Amino acid sequence: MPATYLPPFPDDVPTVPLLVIDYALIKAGNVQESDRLWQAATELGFWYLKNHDVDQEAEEMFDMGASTLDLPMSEKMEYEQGDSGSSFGYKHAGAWTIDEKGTLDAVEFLNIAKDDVLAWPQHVHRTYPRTVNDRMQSTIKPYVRKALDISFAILAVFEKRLGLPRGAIIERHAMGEASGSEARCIRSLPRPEIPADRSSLGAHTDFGTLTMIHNRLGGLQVLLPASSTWQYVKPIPGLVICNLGDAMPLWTGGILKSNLHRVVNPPKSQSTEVRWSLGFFTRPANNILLAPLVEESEIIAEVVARTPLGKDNPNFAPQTAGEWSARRVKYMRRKNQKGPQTWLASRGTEHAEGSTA
Ligand SMILES: O=C(O)CCC(=O)C(=O)O
Ligand SMILES: [Fe+2]
Repeated sequence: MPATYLPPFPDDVPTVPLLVIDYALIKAGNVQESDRLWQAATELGFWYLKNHDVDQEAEEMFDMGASTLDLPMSEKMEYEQGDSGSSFGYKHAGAWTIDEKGTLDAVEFLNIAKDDVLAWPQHVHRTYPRTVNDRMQSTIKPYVRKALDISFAILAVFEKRLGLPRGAIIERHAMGEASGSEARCIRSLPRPEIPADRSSLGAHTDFGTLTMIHNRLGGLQVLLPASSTWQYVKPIPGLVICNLGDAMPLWTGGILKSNLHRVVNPPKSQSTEVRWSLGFFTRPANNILLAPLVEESEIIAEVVARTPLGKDNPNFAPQTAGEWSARRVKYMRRKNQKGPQTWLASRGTEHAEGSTA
């Protein structure tokens, strides 16, 4: 991303007061900090993370993302993600829909599979543009390794709090197994004429386990639970925005939250700027079942016995993490969306009746 001046986030728009979790304290096993992490994960499923030491790697990823998304459209389209449900590769603005009516999205992004990064120079899933290949070793691999380390340190806290055997969640992300984990570079062009509440990336929950987002401009919004109010997440230098994906409520019967969010235009004076964003999505291995871990945790078993999650929703039939993501990605695609049924098939845990435990 070019290091240009960006207008500051306005101080007169409401923002979500996310907890700031100190990663250094989490790593040191600080109990009070893991209490706060637990609170964030069970109430909203969103928090900021500080002291993660990933800023340098993220900065280089923004550069790599900019040189890739600046390639000619014809070249980017050689790496298009396609309509079959694979997430990896390039997605142009307007390839997805944001609602039941089929309104088109307005973000373009490039997804790079963690499996391809770690296996480089071998390919596991697919090939990438030259600007990605050039930085695989120097930029992308170090970023992905750090992002995975952070994810697993956070997931270890949840294992303990959920009364799961040590490693129960982390082992569901075995490095040798194919997974949907990926790094994502996103660009959206300014649309100052668009209403402030029109999404560029439609309201969704994330598909996997844990997401880490680096934002420079505003635009990310979270729907506060039990309300119809969308609020901006303020980008704060040095803080990574973390959120949980669908695997967590599915494994825990809704104890851990995967909250709805979307991307709209950056607010006010930021609305004329190009918005860049970077994310790492940790997802379970493709062959892992997304069903409550009742056999491994009494805490989860009790909650599920009281309130089964999404019991009348066909999307919640037992399925693997690979099937879950493929279904959701496939039906986000404009070409596959043919009305309310296909729209519903693109949905995740956002409409589940669940536990508030
Ligand atoms: O760009 C952002 O801030 C968030 C993007 C997002 O929610 C996603 O890619 O799943
Ligand atoms: Fe997301």
